[in-house]
This record gives sequence, structure tokens and C-alpha cells, in this order.
Amino acid sequence: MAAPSQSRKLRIIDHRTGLTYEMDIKAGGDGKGLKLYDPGFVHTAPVKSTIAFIDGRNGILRYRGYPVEELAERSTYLEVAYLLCKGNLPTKSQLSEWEAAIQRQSSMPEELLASHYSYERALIGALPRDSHPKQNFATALYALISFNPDANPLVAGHDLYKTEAAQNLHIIRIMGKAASLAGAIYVHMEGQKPIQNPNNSLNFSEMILYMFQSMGDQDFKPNPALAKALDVIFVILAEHELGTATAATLHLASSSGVDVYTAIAGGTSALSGPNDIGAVEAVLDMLNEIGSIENVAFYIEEAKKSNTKLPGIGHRVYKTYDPRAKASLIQKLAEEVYDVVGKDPLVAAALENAIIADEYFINRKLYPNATFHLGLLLRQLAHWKESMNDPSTRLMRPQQWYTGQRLRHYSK
Ligand SMILES: CC(=O)SCCNC(=O)CCNC(=O)[C@H](O)C(C)(C)COP(=O)(O)OP(=O)(O)OC[C@H]1O[C@@H](n2cnc3c(N)ncnc32)[C@H](O)[C@@H]1OP(=O)(O)O
Ligand SMILES: O=C([O-])CC(=O)C(=O)O
Repeated sequence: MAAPSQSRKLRIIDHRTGLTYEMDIKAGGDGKGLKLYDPGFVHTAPVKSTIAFIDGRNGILRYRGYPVEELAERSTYLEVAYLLCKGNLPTKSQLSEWEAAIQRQSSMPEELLASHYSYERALIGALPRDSHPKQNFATALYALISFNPDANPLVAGHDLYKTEAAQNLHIIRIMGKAASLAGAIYVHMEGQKPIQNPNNSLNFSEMILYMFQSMGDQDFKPNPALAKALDVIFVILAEHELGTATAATLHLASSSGVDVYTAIAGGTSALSGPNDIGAVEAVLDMLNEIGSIENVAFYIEEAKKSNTKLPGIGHRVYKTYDPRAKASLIQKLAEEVYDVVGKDPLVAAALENAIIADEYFINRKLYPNATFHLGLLLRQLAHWKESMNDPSTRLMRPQQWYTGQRLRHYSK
């Protein structure tokens, strides 16, 4: 006899708040065992971590305890990367050692740029110039494992990443290479042949702009305002606990124990979807479509009527302003960038003001998120390292609620 539907629920009382939650219980395929149906992992924490703290109700984001706003104001991206990967901010000498080590890794494997035959038949040269840069970047990142067999547990031994020295070696290597690869992919897509060796006298963000813009001119100097903006963007997007990209990285790394290049390439691919950082481009398209301030009110009403989700708005965790999208942090930076690139941010500002004053968005606690104002990022390395060192790391194997047919046979 089927159990009454009430008894297929697990009731949980949160004694901190007195709130009661009811979760659907689903049995395993054998009709036994306990599975909780939790779409989107809304009530599930599959790992513990000491890297980022988020309080979504109050719009707080801290890395290793430091507020993100403070880090954006006071630290460089490489300092923050050190903090995330190693747990504390570096001393002066630790920082210069870290920066130099990453810079030393920034030249690209020759095979990515030149095959035995020609550039066009080398890996980067063969990528379609008109496909999306994020997919080309993830492809090139993934290819790095083929050129680094010493990073592959299948080749170098399953215990490869057991030591911190091995973890750090590959973190440094992938950070140096990823920056150059991003530049190479961009230049390739612009129809040029990328340069192999970056200018090592520049800092990390200047170096990326150099790779993007120098076209081989060794005297090229990146614009300081753009380099600073890029660095701050990297800082504020450097970490966000289990966003899709990090969750995908951990799923690969902790579950199947793959190398760091495969795990990060997987995470980078996950990041590009329109529900995540892919929303950045959708925001730009939306602003173009709106065109001018006079169209903002109509655009919002149409979106509400048709139940369309506006890109750059809403967040699973933040039920107030995403701290990374706050005026004090990002708008100041945006003004400096707009001064250089000459864009007019008025439509974005009008849209933002209209949304935060609109009952529909207020009632649903929908505010601008980081993608409303921002661009690219690199972030999952600290989590990869943490999962390598956590003895309680277990194969991540969520289970599904099967709603298909139980058993079928071929009919004649
Ligand atoms: C750095 C980052 O990746 S930040 C995220 C970037 N992504 C985007 O900007 C895409 C646009 N936003 C969204 O798609 C969503 O808000 C997400 C995916 C970010 C979060 O989704 P969820 O937490 O699952 O929220 P959910 O979809 O349940 O929405 C709750 C309610 O708000 C509405 N809503 C959510 N986002 C939006 C939006 N952007 N515009 C209009 N309404 C929205 C939903 O329709 C729903 O309304 P209902 O209660 O009347 O049914
Ligand atoms: O955390 C999330 O769900 C998405 C996000 O903001 C991020 O990855 O930066």
C-alpha cells in the first residue's frame, strides 16, 4: 500500500529561527534508502570550506575573512590569488616571489602556436576565428594537460597532488599560462598571430592587456586606468564559493580526481552559460536593445508581462545588492573606464534605478548582480587545492529522482 503523501516528507525544524522545512523523500531505485529531493541544491552543502564567506541577506562577501571591498581597494589581483590559495595575505617578499614565479610561467607552449607545418595547423591557429572566445579559451586551457604530462595523475601517478609543493607548482603554472592563453585567443580571433612571449616587466593585468593589444610591439604600454580596472575586476570576481564554475571544478577534481588543467577547463566552461557569467554579454545586448533612456520603462514592463528574466538581475544567494555590483565599488571604476573608452553609461544607470524602485523586483528581492557591470574571471584554483587537502573529500555523487518508466521491453 502506498504511503500517504504526507509521510513522504521529511520535516526539519531550524531551532535557530523556529522555521520548518519539508523536503520530499525519494527512495532509491530499490525502493529503499533516503534521498532528499532538493532541486538546485538549495538546502544542500556538499563541502566545507574556509575560503569565502557569503551572507546573502546582508550582501556580504569576504575572502578568508577580508571584505571584498577592502581587498578591491587595497590589494592587487595576485595578492588576492595568494590569499585565496594559501590562506593569508603575502609578505612583501612572498608576494614578489609569487609574482615572479607566475610570470616565469607565462610563455606559451610552442606547440599551441606552431605546428611542424604552419601556425594554421597548430592548436590555437586551427580554432575558428568566429566562434565564441570562451569556448576557444576553455579548449586551449584543456589542451595544456597534453603538454604537461607531469601534471596528469594518469601518467605521473595517482598520488601526484598529495603534496602541497605539487599543488602549488601546478597552480602557478596554470595561472601564468592562462593569462597568456587569454591574450592569444583574443589576438587570434582578431585575425592576427599571437606572440609567444609576454613582456615580463609588466604586472599581471598589464601583461594581459599587452597580450591583447601590443601586436608584438615591445614598447607598447597598456593604459594604466584600464589595467587597474581589469585588476579590480579580477579581485572582485576571484572567488564566490560554490558558484557553478567552482562547483563544476570540484565535481571533476574531488569526484574523479582529474588534473588541475582538466578541472579548471571544466569550471571555465560551466562559467560561460547565460545563467552565470555568460549574462555579461546578454546585459550588453539588452542595453543596446533598449537604446535610450526613454525606452527603459517600456522595456521593463514588457519583460514583466512576458516573464522574461532580465540579464544581470537576481541571484541565488544575494537577496539584496550583490556587494560586487555596489555603486561605491564598481561605478567609480566604470567611470574611469568610460573616460578612456568613451562609452555612455546612462541607459545602464537608468535601468538600474528603475529596477531597484520597482515593486516586482523589490518583492522578489531581485537586485543587480555582478554581471550587470562586469566581465571575465579566473577563480577556482583555491577550491581545487582545498579539496585535494581535505580528508573528508568524498566522491560527489548526487542522486536523482527518477520519474521515467520503470521497465519496458521490446514489443514484437
Ligand atoms: C556572477 C553571476 O553569475 S551572477 C548571475 C548572473 N545571471 C543572470 O544575471 C541571469 C538572470 N538572472 C537569473 O536567471 C536568476 O535570477 C538566477 C539564475 C541568477 C537565480 O535564479 P534562482 O535563484 O533560481 O531564482 P528564481 O528563478 O527561482 O527566481 C525567483 C523569482 O524571481 C524572478 N526572477 C529571477 N530572476 C529574474 C530576472 N533576472 N528578471 C526578472 N525576474 C526574475 C523569477 O521569475 C521568479 O519569479 P516568481 O516567484 O514570480 O516565479
Ligand atoms: O555564486 C553564484 O551563484 C554565481 C555568482 O555570482 C558567481 O559565480 O560569481
